[in-house]
Amino acid sequence: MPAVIRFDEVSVGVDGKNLLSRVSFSLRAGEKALLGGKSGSGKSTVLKTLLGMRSPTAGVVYFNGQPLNPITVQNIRRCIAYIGQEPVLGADTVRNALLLPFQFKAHRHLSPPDSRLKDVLQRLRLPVGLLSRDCAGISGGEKQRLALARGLLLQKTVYLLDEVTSALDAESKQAVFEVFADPQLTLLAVAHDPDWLERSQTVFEMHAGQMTRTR
Ligand SMILES: Nc1ncnc2c1ncn2[C@@H]1O[C@H](COP(=O)(O)OP(=O)(O)OP(=O)(O)O)[C@@H](O)[C@H]1O
Repeated sequence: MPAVIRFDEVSVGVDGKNLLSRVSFSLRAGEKALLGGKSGSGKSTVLKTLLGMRSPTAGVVYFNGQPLNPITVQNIRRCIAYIGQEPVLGADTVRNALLLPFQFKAHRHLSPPDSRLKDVLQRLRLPVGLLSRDCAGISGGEKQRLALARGLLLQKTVYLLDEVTSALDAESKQAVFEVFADPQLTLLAVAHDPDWLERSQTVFEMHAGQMTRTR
């Protein structure tokens, strides 16, 4: 199966400092990978480079076989959901936050009915009553699952998660794992949680900007 994501000897530098040194890895469609490593080892830089937020100083990033450049980066962003520790919901109520991306022309045709919003919330063990709540009062763990819900509604297939289950209780975390059991979804998760380690087919470890595959 062809790689969805491939880094070929990718280096990234900022102000003369090497953040990534000749990083090579690939992920097949549906593969679930964990990205580990100490603080400052370069995990977020890998995710940012994949999203086109950092430019390689050497090497090439491929997405579905296409080299990443200012034009193809739009295709990547259309397919990838990046979920960080404190996602910005960007609307007044939770319902409006979930529907926000569908106001744009690119996604208008996918605009989900209320029944689908409720279904996604239930899959993530979030109460449907959350839909009418003000985003200002939403907890960090709920925001992370709402950002994930938005990715699912947008039918994204590749998920980059940056420590998203760190704030979750066991039941909520289980719900996230069940979502990612879907063989259609490709996952690259930064996590330090042994539960993620147990569930990941592939494990990468960052150390001072270098990556090694440990599983
Ligand atoms: N704009 C920048 N200028 C200089 N150094 C940077 C810049 N951005 C990141 N770095 C450095 O690059 C290294 C890798 O950062 P990165 O955020 O990728 O690490 P990380 O493994 O994700 O860390 P954490 O687990 O703490 O989030 C760190 O030493 C960081 O200080």
